[in-house]
Amino acid sequence: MACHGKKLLNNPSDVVTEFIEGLVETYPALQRLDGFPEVKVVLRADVSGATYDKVAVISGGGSGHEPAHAGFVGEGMLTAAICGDVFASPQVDSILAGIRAVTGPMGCLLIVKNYTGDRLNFGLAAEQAKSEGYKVEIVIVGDDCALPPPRGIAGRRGLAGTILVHKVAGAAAAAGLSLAEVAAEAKRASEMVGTMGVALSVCTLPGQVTSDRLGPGKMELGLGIHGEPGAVVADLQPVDVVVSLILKQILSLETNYVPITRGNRVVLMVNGLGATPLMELMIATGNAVPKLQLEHGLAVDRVYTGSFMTSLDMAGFSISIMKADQAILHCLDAATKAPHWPVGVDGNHPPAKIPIPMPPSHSTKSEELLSRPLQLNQQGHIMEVAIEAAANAVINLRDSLNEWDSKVGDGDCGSTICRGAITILEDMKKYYPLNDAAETVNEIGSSIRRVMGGTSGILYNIFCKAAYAQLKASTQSVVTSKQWCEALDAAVASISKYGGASAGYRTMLDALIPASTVLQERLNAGIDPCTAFLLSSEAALTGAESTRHMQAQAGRSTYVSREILESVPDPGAMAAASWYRAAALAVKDTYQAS
Ligand SMILES: Nc1ncnc2c1ncn2[C@@H]1O[C@H](COP(=O)(O)OP(=O)(O)O)[C@@H](O)[C@H]1O
Ligand SMILES: O=C[C@H](O)COP(=O)(O)O
Ligand SMILES: [Mg+2]
Ligand SMILES: [Mn+2]
Repeated sequence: MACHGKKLLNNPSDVVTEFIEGLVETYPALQRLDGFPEVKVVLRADVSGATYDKVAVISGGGSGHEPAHAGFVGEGMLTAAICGDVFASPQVDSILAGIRAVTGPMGCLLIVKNYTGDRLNFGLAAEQAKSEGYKVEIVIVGDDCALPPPRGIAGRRGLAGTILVHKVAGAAAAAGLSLAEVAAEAKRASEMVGTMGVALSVCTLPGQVTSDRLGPGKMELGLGIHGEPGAVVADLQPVDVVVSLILKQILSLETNYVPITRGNRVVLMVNGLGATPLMELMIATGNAVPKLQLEHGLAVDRVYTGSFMTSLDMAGFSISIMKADQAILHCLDAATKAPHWPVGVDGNHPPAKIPIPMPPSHSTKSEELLSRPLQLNQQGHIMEVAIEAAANAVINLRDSLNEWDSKVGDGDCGSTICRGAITILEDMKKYYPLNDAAETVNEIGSSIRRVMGGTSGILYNIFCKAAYAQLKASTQSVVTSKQWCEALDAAVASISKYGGASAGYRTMLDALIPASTVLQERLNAGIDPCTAFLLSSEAALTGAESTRHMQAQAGRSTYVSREILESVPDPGAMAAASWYRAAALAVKDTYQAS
């Protein structure tokens, strides 16, 4: 039976902030940026952006993988870590704050695990940082060897092998290499490493119920680090057998994921997923080394055993194997003060917080410039009821979205979207200029941009930006239904452009594209706008429901088997249909009442 996981926590939505507070109190050489609670950045206490004379190495991603990534900040490894909410990539502004805090004239390298949310958020932050004059390079790590090459556009997942890439890049940067050289070292390292995991239990996200997916006596092989289902469920075997299976898969000549062949030298990392005793990890290591040597003909030059890249409280481990040459070994052996790389730390205790550095021309926060109109005109009133209804609809759907995402993704979709919706409701009361529809859409985008990470966060941010641009270009004061329709069309197109997905990929677009198409058709047919909006919202719902039968070609669902996919609809599509439908109903009710 599913039950609420027992946890020693306060508010589940504060876990990342509170983790960081404990971390910087524990390690004197680490600081955090202070000022906006949404910005969760840990950085070296001895580095100050403007004057830093080495390449800054920055990583991060969703939280829940502790000690990654913040525990690997320190001289010789990461310069800063950007922490998202649990399993949700950090927002662009958080990443930018981190870049500004530690990047000097040599530039910065962003090391990003291959997830849609991370790629998009770090990618956009890199573009923005470049436009501010920073030199930025990105290296994406996808070391997963468990699955055949994923369908569609998602690519291989980034797993614990990323830690080894952090170390190589950190050492290269510490040695004074240029940005291009550090990026090249990191890229090379990322191509040398492969990882695969086994789990005995599924992790419990803070505040959510514990999944009963993995029954007693079962193990999952080839899972990721977000609680997603593994490639294969099997009866639990002795660890010796499990290790053999994993090593074979990583080194498989069929997939050819790592360029390792007999006679090569390798590095081994055995990584606990959060709830595995060190005893079991050491046993796995003790089994792996002779197998690598005797069965695979490899020289094992270095071994790292511990919990480096976890998945909250998941029981199990992953094994990473990296091809080693002199250059890589030199980097792995170089000194570092990163507290969770297996070496000691030293240092005095500077203040544990420093303020968030602002961009050169810092734009004033929305709320200082804007205010909610004292009197709402008809359009303003409709905006208000539609936004309220849309936000409440996804807030009410939170648990279902999380549940669906925990089956076909990583379980954060509802929490991420709900966080955005709550903030939109709060900000709307405070300062949305509701009588100006275009500016209101823009402000919805900034609320989202501030608090929502993950794939949904960045894609809805992009959605609002495109809708705003279209409305701005075509609107005088009152937005016509045709202009709304064009704005929706532009917004949907921009999600497709940046996210790379199209109709039928099993994403939010499978709700939004039918909505946009039917709205346009109905309006062109001369139907009244309220009815057209309603009909298009039915199309959105039908589209969202139909995702159940789609193979996934984008996002995390591409890692999941067809049987599981068929059991639930795509959470992002359901969320989109739900807010869109609620807005349409609210608009209809308002018109009927008036
Ligand atoms: N490339 C993409 N384009 C459009 N939507 C996408 C894409 N990838 C994933 N999605 C949507 O994002 C939803 C999941 O959102 P979220 O949980 O925030 O993502 P994640 O945890 O994977 O970052 C999916 O259900 C899907 O609808
Ligand atoms: O921990 C999760 C990843 O770093 C974030 O990826 P996501 O935002 O695509 O879920
Ligand atoms: Mg996520
Ligand atoms: Mn998710």
